[in-house]
Amino acid sequence: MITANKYQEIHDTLIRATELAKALSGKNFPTPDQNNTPVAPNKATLTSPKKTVSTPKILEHTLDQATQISSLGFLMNAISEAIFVVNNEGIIEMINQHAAKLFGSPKELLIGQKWTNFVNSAYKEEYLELFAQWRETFTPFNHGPKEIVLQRADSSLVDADISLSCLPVAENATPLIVGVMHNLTSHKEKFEELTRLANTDKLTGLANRHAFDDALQNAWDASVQHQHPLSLLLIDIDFFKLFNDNYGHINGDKCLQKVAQVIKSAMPNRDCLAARFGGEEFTVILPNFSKTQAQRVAEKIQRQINQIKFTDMGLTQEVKVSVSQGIACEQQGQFRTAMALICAADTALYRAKAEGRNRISLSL
Ligand SMILES: Nc1nc2c(ncn2[C@@H]2O[C@H](COP(=O)(O)OP(=O)(O)OP(=O)(O)O)[C@@H](O)[C@H]2O)c(=O)[nH]1
Repeated sequence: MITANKYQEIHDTLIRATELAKALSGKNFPTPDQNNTPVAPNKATLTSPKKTVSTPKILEHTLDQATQISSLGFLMNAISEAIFVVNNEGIIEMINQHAAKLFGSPKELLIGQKWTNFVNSAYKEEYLELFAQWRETFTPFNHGPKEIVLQRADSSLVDADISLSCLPVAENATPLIVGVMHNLTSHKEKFEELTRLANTDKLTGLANRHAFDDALQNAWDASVQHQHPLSLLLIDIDFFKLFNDNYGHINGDKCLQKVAQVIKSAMPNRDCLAARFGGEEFTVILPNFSKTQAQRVAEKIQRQINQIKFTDMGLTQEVKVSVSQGIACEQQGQFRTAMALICAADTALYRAKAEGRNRISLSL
């Protein structure tokens, strides 16, 4: 059943549509009496025969447009998408509740405002240009969907996507553009969380191998481009199989977490990345670090790992762990690829193992 409120809404939409059509055609056009209380259509009005009074052409156009606009207004209010309609100046002519909510202002206050007032400055220029071009040519266009940032009435920012499409209108009538928006806030949050999970090692919370591969390639490219040094550490826990065998796999996991925490807290700056390379092996990317500087970082890691205690896990004071480390540094074009740098650090690591473990070895 259509409620009185719904009739009021339809009535308001019709009045707005008529005013709009009048403004667009520049002709006088009778507006429905705004003081009339809207009433439900009765059977007689629904079935009454059509009047055959002929209508002047210009008024026909205006009537066509009024009908189109009133249908559009009706649709806009019924659809659960954020929709608004603007004229060629980008002035909001019609807007539904969902779009008003996204702009952060009541519908009534938004009518007559420029929609670009609610676009963050980083995106505004593009839309101002789009409308300026359109005013020159009036060639119909479809723009988007495109991700933008809206700046709401209270200045807060909202991630959204927006599509703009020209509405087909009668000849000689002022064209209109309809905008459809979606709030992307929750999608963005989920996407960011998924990206974080995809790049993180679940057990240790360090970057995983996938994130490491990407970061190393980026660091490699930057190093080659700017001719800066790039150092890489490979860190492997000594006799970890024995640790698992003696204290159990769960305690082995906790040991990996403790070692990871030490490596992470030893990172000298935000450009450096600590990652789990796989199993009981870790790696550290040190952009702009010479071999000597990288060695200092490795020594700090070595010392702190030797000091790790496992008494909180119910193990004795005597339980200790150590790591062997291999360092490779790209300084003057001695390595051809990032992979070659990893291989050199790996060779150095095996030398550290072979020479007795709990030590650091530098690539030649
Ligand atoms: N608890 C636990 N153990 C792991 C995990 N990943 C790998 N390991 C264990 O790490 C051990 C690695 O053993 P090895 O490769 O023989 O090396 P190691 O015993 O550390 O000896 P060296 O490296 O030669 O000093 C294996 O027993 C794996 O099961 C993990 O996620 N959790």
